[in-house]
Amino acid sequence: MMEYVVTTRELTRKFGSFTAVNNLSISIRSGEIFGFLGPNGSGKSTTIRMLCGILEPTSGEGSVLGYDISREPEKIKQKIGYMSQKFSLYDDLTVQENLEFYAGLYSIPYSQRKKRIEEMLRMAYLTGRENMLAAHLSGGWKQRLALGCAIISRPSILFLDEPTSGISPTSRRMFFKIIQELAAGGTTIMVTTHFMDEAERCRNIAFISNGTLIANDTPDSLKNNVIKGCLVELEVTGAMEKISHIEKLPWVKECSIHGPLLHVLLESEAHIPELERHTGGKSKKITPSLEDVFVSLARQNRRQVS
Ligand SMILES: Nc1ncnc2c1ncn2[C@@H]1O[C@H](COP(=O)(O)OP(=O)(O)OP(=O)(O)O)[C@@H](O)[C@H]1O
Repeated sequence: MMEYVVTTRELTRKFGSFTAVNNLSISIRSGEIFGFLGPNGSGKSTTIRMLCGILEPTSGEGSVLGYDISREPEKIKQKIGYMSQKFSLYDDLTVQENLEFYAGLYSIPYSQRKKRIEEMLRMAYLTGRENMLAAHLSGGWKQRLALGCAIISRPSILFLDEPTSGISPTSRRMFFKIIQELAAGGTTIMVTTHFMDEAERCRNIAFISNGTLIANDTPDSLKNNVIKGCLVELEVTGAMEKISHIEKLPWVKECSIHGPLLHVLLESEAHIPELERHTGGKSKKITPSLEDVFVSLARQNRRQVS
């Protein structure tokens, strides 16, 4: 088995003088769920489009399933599954007809189509809905049908660009469960998401900001190694208004709001009593969540850029 199914080296894409993806080097192992995270406009879709052979890189290299993304994009397109934010289903076709259309598009032999479509219906929890028009499906169902269409050719690698944006939490969980089942069956998955619960379920995560890779590790390593200092949860009245005051304290590195509480990054645990004295709040030391990690990474990057 090939160890890495995706590798990029200093992959770069410019639009005019604007650099959307900047010297990106990543590797994705066979069978892993690789989470690709970053703020809006940070270059995730542009990267995925280059990996799928849809967009030519300006410079740098990349390979997918052993094919070169610049020289062999057509081979890549035949071998992968890709579902973008704007997936195309035919609203005036039924669930079954949409799947038949994609089975034809991928030239799946007639003898296999019936079985393959049934498999996709089962995977997407759409059995029994075959005759519904796609237009009448709810958001979550549409997304699952789009996934079925994207993987009807059973690709060994699947690129998902924000597949769960705009659907209900229940549908999101259901969709991600399907992703996990596909990965357990050996499919490699690169997925962009803004949801931390989904990021937690990835084997590896790359975080980009302004087109530049700023972290790439397992969720656990990111939680344990990125944040330097002592993170505390602070319960205080008027939390929002107190942020700017707290940020100015010399031993505070960062402060952000999390629901009704503040997360304050202190230089060390020794400053906890001082924090409580200054704010009149109650605090307790916590282990950073992935959200803390990404808030911190995005801030560090903003500081470096400005
Ligand atoms: N065809 C294009 N021409 C010019 N600029 C582009 C083009 N495609 C993308 N960009 C710019 O490149 C940057 C990165 O866009 P991209 O869509 O890759 O970001 P993203 O991380 O996927 O964002 P989001 O999370 O909002 O989908 C953005 O500033 C975008 O405006």
